[in-house]
Amino acid sequence: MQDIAVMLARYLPKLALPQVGITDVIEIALISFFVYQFMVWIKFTRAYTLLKGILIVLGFIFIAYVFQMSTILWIVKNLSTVLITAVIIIFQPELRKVLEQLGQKKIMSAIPLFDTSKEVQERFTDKTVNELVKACFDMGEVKTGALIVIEQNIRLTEYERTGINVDAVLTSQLLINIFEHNTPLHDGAVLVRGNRIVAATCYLPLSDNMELSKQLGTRHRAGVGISEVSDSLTIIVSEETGQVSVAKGGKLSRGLTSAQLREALVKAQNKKVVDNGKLRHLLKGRAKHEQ
Ligand SMILES: Nc1ncnc2c1ncn2[C@@H]1O[C@H](COP(=O)(O)OP(=O)(O)OP(=O)(O)O)[C@@H](O)[C@H]1O
Repeated sequence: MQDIAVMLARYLPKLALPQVGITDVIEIALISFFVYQFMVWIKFTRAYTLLKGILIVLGFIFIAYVFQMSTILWIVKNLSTVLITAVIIIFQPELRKVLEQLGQKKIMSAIPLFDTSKEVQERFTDKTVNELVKACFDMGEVKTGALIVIEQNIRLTEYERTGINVDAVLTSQLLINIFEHNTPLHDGAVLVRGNRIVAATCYLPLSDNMELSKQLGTRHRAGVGISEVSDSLTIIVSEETGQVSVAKGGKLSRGLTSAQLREALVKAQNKKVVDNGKLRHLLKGRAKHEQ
């Protein structure tokens, strides 16, 4: 018993935890946040399968290390730079997507420099909302497929370029006409900016979200795809079922009623502008004062 007490007295001070400061806590929280986000993100992408492959290779390297297989270790050592570059190239689309999503997160808008919320005005009128709702449900009734991307803060110029310029005031008749079967503009997506249809036949990036129902085809995948890489709101009318769905922030809401679609559009319309750019307001006030 006494021996144990002596041993504890000798070793306990050595086991004492190092001093943990506030910076260490913040550091741990940040690392946990990024690791968690990384794991959630990777689980729903194609990268998950690739990651499993990489883990198997790492397992083999570990075994080679344990048994000191010098030739394998030499090859790994000499190829490591090439392997890292290869991984970056393989994951390039996913890395790009994750950085774009990070840029859209509210964390960035918490920093006054990146806060653009104050400058946003009503994006489109009530008339445009009515025309969109009418067109989508009219098309749904007769099972005409449609894909309509409504631009918000992030400019979709690179996707606009893939289509044919329209630049016309948005009306339900025009939308129905564009998506009419066997017409030159019916394929691909229509891009809406404000109250205007800017382009038709646009090609959108396809989502590689494995969670999406296998019944859904490329129209829905393209709708979700553009909502993953931008803050746009996309309306999808199914040619098969006539159902109206909405994709936003990588999530698909299926089988919407006209009231639900209107609600989503009113949200995107951004009528009530909340001025949270307090710092900018303060600075402006001071500048006026100083004049
Ligand atoms: N990458 C893309 N960008 C824009 N539009 C696309 C893209 N891929 C497919 N489409 C559109 O989707 C149509 C094909 O839809 P498909 O039948 O595969 O989709 P779906 O999701 O099953 O929808 P539906 O329920 O309407 O059949 C194409 O004719 C084209 O208009």
